[in-house]
Amino acid sequence: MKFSDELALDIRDLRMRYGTKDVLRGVTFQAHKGEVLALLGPNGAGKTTTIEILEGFRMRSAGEVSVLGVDPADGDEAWRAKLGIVLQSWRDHGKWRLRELLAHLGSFYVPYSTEQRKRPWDPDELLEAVGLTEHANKKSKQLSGGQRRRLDVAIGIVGRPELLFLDEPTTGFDPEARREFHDLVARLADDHETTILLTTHDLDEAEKLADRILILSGGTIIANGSADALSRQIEGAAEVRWTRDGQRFVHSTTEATQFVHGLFKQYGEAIGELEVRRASLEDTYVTMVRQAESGNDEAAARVFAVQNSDGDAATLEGHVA
Ligand SMILES: Nc1ncnc2c1ncn2[C@@H]1O[C@H](COP(=O)(O)OP(=O)(O)OP(=O)(O)O)[C@@H](O)[C@H]1O
Repeated sequence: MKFSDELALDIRDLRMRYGTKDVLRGVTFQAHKGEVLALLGPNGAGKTTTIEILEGFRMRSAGEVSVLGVDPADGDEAWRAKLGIVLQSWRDHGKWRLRELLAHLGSFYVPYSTEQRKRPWDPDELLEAVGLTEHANKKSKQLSGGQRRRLDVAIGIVGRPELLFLDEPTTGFDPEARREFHDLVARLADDHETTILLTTHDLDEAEKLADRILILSGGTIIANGSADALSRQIEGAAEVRWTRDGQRFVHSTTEATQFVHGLFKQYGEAIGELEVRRASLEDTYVTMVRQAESGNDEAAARVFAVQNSDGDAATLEGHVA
């Protein structure tokens, strides 16, 4: 998909220190308008810290940050009205009924309605979009954990944001709710042209939703590219399995097509039960984070940074058994 040339996020050399601990040591990335980015990283890597700085909730130690063209430190109400935020946990408004709560919160966005973006979202349409129609008259404290999370998402998007931050949005969702949520995110990105930055530990979710994956480790972005492009960057990105003369073989290669071609050229019809399995995002993620954590940050950054979002991987030598 081709995105707008305009940047929704422009982050350069972002640094954050808590006391004597450097959590972010120079984070740099951009997001084009309409792009969906997944920010991945181990527990404590600084994902929440990063998005809280972008939301204007936390002041950074250093670096340049532009969010919808504004430095969050100077963001006013009109800027805030263009953002949607779903925090990791949010517990209040327990006595409010869902439809009333969304209508009330939505009323704050009325002054910021525009021709292109009618604000706020109609409460009933919104409840339907997040699958809570049958609970419209319930108090929020009567919801289950997963239903409460859907309400969090509804609160986050009630103002029809141009930029949406989702911090681990599907924690506690059952598989069906997760799938519905994924459809909703795809609709927000495609139909409503919303730029989305999400954090998640669910790598299938990241692969499914994100146009581009960012991996944060050791205080910097160690990988930046589509899931496909990243998987092509690691050693042995695909596993080829086959049988020949009753024997089983397995071979890891970054050039599966070339390898299989060589295999058939050499052994022809003697090859049976051929199977090619590409590295999953999980394989890629674990390999990259391990290498970065083993102190090889510089090499990791050199190998894994895929700067173009189309993600053309470098050509690597294939291996033939
Ligand atoms: N207010 C704070 N004061 C001091 N240290 C903090 C503060 N907030 C976060 N930290 C520390 O900064 C680091 C990054 O935390 P952060 O919550 O940003 O990580 P994360 O990547 O979102 O983790 P998780 O995946 O567990 O949610 C952690 O070591 C955490 O203990």
